[in-house]
Amino acid sequence: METLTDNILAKTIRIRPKESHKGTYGRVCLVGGNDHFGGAILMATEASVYSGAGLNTTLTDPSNFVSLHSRLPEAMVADFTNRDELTDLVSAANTVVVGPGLGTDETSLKVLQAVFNTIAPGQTLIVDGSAITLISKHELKLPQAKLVFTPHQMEWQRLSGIQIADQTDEANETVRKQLGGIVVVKSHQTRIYTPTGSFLNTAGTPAQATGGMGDTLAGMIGGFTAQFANQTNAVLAAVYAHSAIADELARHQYVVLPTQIIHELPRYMHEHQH
Ligand SMILES: NC(=O)C1=CN([C@@H]2O[C@H](COP(=O)(O)OP(=O)(O)OC[C@H]3O[C@@H](n4cnc5c(N)ncnc54)[C@H](OP(=O)(O)O)[C@@H]3O)[C@@H](O)[C@H]2O)[C@@H](O)CC1
Ligand SMILES: Nc1ncnc2c1ncn2[C@@H]1O[C@H](COP(=O)(O)OP(=O)(O)O)[C@@H](O)[C@H]1O
Ligand SMILES: [Mg+2]
Repeated sequence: METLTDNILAKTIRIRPKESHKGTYGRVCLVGGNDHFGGAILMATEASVYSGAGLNTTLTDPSNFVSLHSRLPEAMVADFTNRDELTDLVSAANTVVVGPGLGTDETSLKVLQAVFNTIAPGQTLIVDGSAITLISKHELKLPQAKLVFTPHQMEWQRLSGIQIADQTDEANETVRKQLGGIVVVKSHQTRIYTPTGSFLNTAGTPAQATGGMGDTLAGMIGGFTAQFANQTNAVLAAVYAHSAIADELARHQYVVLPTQIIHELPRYMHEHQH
């Protein structure tokens, strides 16, 4: 198990070439946010936009359109129950983030199945929150894609069948191999299991223990994987940056809000580009 340091940022965050445009920095499609959990997809989207993804589209419940646009005019929106739009927008993305605030009812399940039926092997699919719970509950078959799972320990228990107390590196790695892709098991010390090794994130603070913190990480992983070529490093750098920014803020704050981390991203990435 290798401990992450800020070396991962230098390996990942690139100085932007002059000759480039929004298309150079990836298209992210974010799917989630039912009529109760609009905040989750809003934070995930904001994190992707502030990470620098070139084009961001959010597929969500229409009740979230106005709040999303009023905070974030940079993002495009569409109704996640409109199957044709979902197919077109998911197909056009490099990276798809599914699950933040998606919920677990019949509509949520239909949306997730539509994403799984549309995604192609060359695309990165980040599976978070309710999407993980839905896969576990309905024993859904996983699609062929570059998969990144971001469960907290209880979601990992649901998906892997490993009780929280038994979530050892060996047991987690065995299930990761069966699932394929990358697994980010989130806790006060997040562990990342990849085909090329396992990583421990010792950055981070209890000041981060507040709703929406994981939704924010999912959006950051979306933004990083859409822009940076090495997918494993992009995931590792997003996990590290999310916690390291929180550590900076927690020097002077009792609690660190997800949206505060998001707003530090452009400055933090500027300081760590190579
Ligand atoms: N503003 C918004 O719109 C927000 C919307 N959200 C959206 O809500 C949806 C549901 O997600 P969820 O995580 O809130 O609920 P669920 O999957 O039932 O897990 C909670 C259970 O797991 C347990 N638990 C054990 N270990 C744990 C650990 N390390 N970390 C965390 N939990 C741990 C925990 O134990 P307990 O707290 O009881 O001790 C509890 O029993 C999802 O789509 C998400 O995106 C939220 O992001 C909030 C902000
Ligand atoms: N005590 C803590 N120390 C460090 N990081 C924490 C702590 N508590 C929570 N976090 C981080 O906050 C995030 C919580 O994710 P998650 O439970 O999915 O939140 P949500 O679904 O509410 O957005 C994870 O990245 C986790 O590592
Ligand atoms: Mg979560």
